[in-house]
Amino acid sequence: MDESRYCLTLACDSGPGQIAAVSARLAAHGAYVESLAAHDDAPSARFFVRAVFRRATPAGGPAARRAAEQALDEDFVALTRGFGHAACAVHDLARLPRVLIMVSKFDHCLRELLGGWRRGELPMQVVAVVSNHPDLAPLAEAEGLPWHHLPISPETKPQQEAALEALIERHDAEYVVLARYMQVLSDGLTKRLAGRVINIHHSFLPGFKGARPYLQAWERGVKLIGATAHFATGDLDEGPIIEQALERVDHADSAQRLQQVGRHVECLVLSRALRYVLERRVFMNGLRTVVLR
Ligand SMILES: Nc1nc2c(c(=O)[nH]1)N[C@@H](CN(C=O)c1ccc(C(=O)N[C@@H](CCC(=O)O)C(=O)O)cc1)CN2
Repeated sequence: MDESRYCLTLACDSGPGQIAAVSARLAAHGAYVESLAAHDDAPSARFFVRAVFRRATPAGGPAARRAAEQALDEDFVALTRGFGHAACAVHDLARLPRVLIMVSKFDHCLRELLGGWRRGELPMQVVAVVSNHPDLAPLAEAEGLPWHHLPISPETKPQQEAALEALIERHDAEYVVLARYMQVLSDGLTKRLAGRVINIHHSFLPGFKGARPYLQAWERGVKLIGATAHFATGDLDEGPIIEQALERVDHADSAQRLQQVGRHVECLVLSRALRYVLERRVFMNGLRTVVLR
């Protein structure tokens, strides 16, 4: 019997009986629950649930399967509407999230994401690569991916961002990954794309914000350097953190060596953070995140 796998995500105000209600409805739909994780965040009185379940695939091909996904989604949205400020969704895990990757001149994060995608470690559809420089076009073209060069200057930023937003629409991208894209997105754009833009910052935030954290770190004489993946907001380098990691350095390491070490940490952190997002494990909670791993 052919089966379909789904992921249910729920964020709502804390209250009694929510897990019981969700699991009873899953049973009513003939679902077999493979995993269930939940977190009750007492300081914010918010509750977060992620359930992966499988069920017999309906006959009738892709359209029937999509209809089944939508019916499940609508039913659980209706079930949880009374939970208080509820955000609930059911995703067919075979329908991979559509991701648009942005880059400037550094290629290490783009190569890491494309490698993870090709190896099947990052369950996504890469719909396009966008850059404010022409340099990395060959990387995208080698993968047969649409490439868009959108140069930018302080004078042309509004038009460039309008073109970017049109591309996100055209490619129906659910997520935008800033894979060392070195331009600050406007407050308006990040608000319209809230929770959908993932940035890799090349330091262990909140330390060393801005465009040149490795030089700052070297000047400070740090013994550990890191990287931070976070949702981008209008406040530069202030968005909710998804993942971080560190690596040891020492007095003998030049600023250039810190950058070399840092590249590996950036790749690890961004690919891990993106995988968590693609697997629907990440929930925004104010200026913080809940990651159900
Ligand atoms: N709205 C946001 N946009 C972006 C963020 C973010 O957190 N919110 N992060 C950056 C990436 N980044 C650090 O991680 C970063 C990139 C660029 C700069 C910066 O000062 N850029 C200069 C231009 C630099 C250049 O042209 O090379 C600028 O924009 O004037 C700071 C931090 C991606 N976007």
